[in-house]
Amino acid sequence: MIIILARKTLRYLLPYRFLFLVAIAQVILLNALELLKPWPLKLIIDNVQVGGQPLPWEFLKGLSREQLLLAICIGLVLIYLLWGSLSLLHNYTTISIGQRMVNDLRGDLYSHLQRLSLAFHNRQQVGDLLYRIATDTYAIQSLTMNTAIPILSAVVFLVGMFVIMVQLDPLLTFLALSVCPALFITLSLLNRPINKAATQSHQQESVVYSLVQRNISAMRIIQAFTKEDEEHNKFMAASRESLAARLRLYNLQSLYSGVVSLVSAVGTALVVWVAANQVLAGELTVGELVLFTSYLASLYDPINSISQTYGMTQWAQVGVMRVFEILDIERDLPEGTKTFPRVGAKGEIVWDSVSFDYLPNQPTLKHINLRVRAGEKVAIVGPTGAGKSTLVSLLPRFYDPQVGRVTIDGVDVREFQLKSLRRQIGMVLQPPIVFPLSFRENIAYGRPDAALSEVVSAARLARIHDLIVSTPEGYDTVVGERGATLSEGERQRLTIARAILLDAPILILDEPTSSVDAETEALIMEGLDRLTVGRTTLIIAHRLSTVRQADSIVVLRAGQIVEQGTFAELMSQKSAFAALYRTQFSLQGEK
Ligand SMILES: Nc1ncnc2c1ncn2[C@@H]1O[C@H](COP(=O)(O)OP(=O)(O)OP(=O)(O)O)[C@@H](O)[C@H]1O
Repeated sequence: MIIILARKTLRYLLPYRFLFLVAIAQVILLNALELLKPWPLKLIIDNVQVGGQPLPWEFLKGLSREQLLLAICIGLVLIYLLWGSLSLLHNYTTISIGQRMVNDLRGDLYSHLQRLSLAFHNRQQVGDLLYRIATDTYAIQSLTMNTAIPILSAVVFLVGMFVIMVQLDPLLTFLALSVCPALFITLSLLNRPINKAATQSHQQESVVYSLVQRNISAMRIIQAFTKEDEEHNKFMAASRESLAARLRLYNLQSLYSGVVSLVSAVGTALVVWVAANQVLAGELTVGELVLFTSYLASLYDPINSISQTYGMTQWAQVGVMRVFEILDIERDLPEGTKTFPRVGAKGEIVWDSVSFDYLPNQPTLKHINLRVRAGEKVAIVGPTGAGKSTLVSLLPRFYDPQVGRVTIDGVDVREFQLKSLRRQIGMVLQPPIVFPLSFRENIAYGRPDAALSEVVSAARLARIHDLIVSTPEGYDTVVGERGATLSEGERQRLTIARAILLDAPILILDEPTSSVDAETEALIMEGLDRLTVGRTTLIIAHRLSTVRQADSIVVLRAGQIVEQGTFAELMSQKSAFAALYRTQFSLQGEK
């Protein structure tokens, strides 16, 4: 598991391998300077003070005591100066590698999410996905730059120090290192609970995200039902859970650091005691004792930092796992290779023995056989939940049927490239989705290269042009800003303009059922009528006039086609449609 995760993470590091090598070189240099830091003090104590040993280096031999002291102090400043500048550079290098990795991972995740089917998105909580993109992706930076590099640095430092210490006094070195087994036992004991706490912390945080996302998008309902206090309580409960999970993680990390500090203190006391005795016995110089104790303080630092980064590693590991979990989901809509000719599809559509279910053993569509000729206008009617939206969703492959096939011009839609397939289908769906972009960008969403004149003529046909030019910046006004807040009917007309501009040979229309006023509805219907001329059109029909005008009417009930025919044919018999007509459409008819 860890190995697979490491391999996947390394794939994101690969493009920055040269920069990473530079970072490693910086780590080695930084630690060499770190190891040099206590030496000036040792030299002053052992060699500069009265009665001290002469320095072993030739070029320093001619210097007076004062000059030597000055030289050592300059050396000290230089070591710190170099160390400081290199540290800055090193931070910059690691942060820039980490951020680029986050950027790449985010890009991949976002692009992958956009290609996963609606079946996947229906199952997912939006807030959870947001959390994975916005927060979990940072884990790859934590995992590589904020944990791997410090651990590498600690290891380099420990090895360097070991080499120097062992030459000065092997016994003391082994005493100092004797704490390591105790530390590793602590590490392995706390491994599992820290990992569990890290996972829970991520999960609870994403629950909070999901709750916020759901409630903000349902604010109108919450306010209408005055549920603010109740929703606030739910939010606080989720937030408290998240806080508790985070605190559990911090507690475990603190416990771990505490144990490390205790073990370190015992080790230090042991070493100082033995070393002081050696100085008294004349076996060790005072300068060496100083060097040893300052190394000793630094020896526990890297071990401490390994332990502290350990908690973070667990947290980051879970984050990265959550990102790869999504990236590993196979695209459930494998693409075909065929494309439509440049002039577009002819538009003959067939549902050939199609059955479909959203959930296993709960069929939504059963044995659908339906043929729609090119250029035909078909109204799909039926009680709510009959499967009307599902039936048309199979055409642009929002879902694929489990049984049977849907064809356009005789070819299974699964054989086409998705882009080419969806370019053939204009859709005006409910509710109308409008982006916070300019009017022009909204209308040209499917054809961003369209000329302004084309956008304007689509807007005129959809009867939205007058409204657009009355806004402060006309077609450049951003929808939702400065007086460009749109009503439901206006949004609908904007989406009709979008479909007109796309100029696709097949149309899927979900008629508005929301209570737009009669005048707006007439305008919308006029826009739709213009749109449907000469195109194969599937209309989920709610209006009597649409049903009447359709070339053919398909009556769907409980996922099955129960009747099909023209309005006159269906009305002439004692049909299900006649019953539906009486309940659903009669009121409109009487108007
Ligand atoms: N994403 C989904 N996951 C599970 N079940 C779903 C999903 N979407 C729809 N359904 C179920 O499938 C059935 C058919 O739904 P569909 O939206 O196709 O009906 P409809 O005829 O268009 O209804 P309406 O007229 O109310 O829009 C319903 O029982 C619905 O609950």
